[in-house]
Amino acid sequence: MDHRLDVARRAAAAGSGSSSPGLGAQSRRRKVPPRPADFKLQIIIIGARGVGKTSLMERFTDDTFCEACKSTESTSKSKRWSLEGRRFDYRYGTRGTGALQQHHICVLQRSKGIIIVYDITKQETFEDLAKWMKMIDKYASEDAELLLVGNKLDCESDRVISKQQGERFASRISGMRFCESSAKDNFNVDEIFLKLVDDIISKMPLEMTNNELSNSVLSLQPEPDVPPELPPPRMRCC
Ligand SMILES: Nc1nc2c(ncn2[C@@H]2O[C@H](COP(=O)(O)OP(=O)(O)OP(=O)(O)O)[C@@H](O)[C@H]2O)c(=O)[nH]1
Repeated sequence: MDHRLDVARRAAAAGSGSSSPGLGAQSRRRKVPPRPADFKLQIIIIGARGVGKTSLMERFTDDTFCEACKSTESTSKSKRWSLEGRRFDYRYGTRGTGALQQHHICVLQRSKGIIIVYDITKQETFEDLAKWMKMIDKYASEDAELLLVGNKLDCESDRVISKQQGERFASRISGMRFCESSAKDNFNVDEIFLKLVDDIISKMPLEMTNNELSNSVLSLQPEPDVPPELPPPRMRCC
């Protein structure tokens, strides 16, 4: 395993399970606020309704799973961990669809990592990928790391999208990685997030990691379940 990923995983396991970093018993006694994070990276998760975007994030941040959750309207979480001596804040929030379409496009434009999720038991969520890719082509940075995730691997008996189909889809897109996961069984969830961040960081020029990224945060922003209507390109970003 990649050394940095291993470090990140151990750090995450050791102290970052809370959705509210700094609220544990130990930090309540603390007089000074925790040191700010060192990195600012935006990552988004996109995919059709009900594929498990929120579940994957909740598994990663809180190690929880909600069996019968409602469609996400609005929520936010965060997770903190250290990697090679640098501190990271993972933050994410979900918003209702519709009203924030421009916001979503801005997030897409700023994102250094994009996780595209489908449900291995639902054909239409796989077919939706083409629409999401169109949006990525149009708005995302060319440097953004792409990761395709086939979720709900625990539902193997209901599978309609084979692993090979997922692999084939990813192999047609330059630089796109692929994996399958289960938010329910906590399979490959940490790997999704930590490997993506590791890939992003390993591509960064050294001077950027040392200077431009100081005092900032890494945020994780899930996206709406329906690809928004595409507004004219090059709209000014928020
Ligand atoms: N069996 C199984 N169910 C899952 C898994 N991940 C999510 N689910 C279920 O799928 C449903 C939808 O999960 P969400 O995490 O809300 O999906 P979402 O993509 O955020 O959905 P929207 O907010 O509607 O876009 C919930 O009932 C989850 O319990 C998984 O890995 N396995």
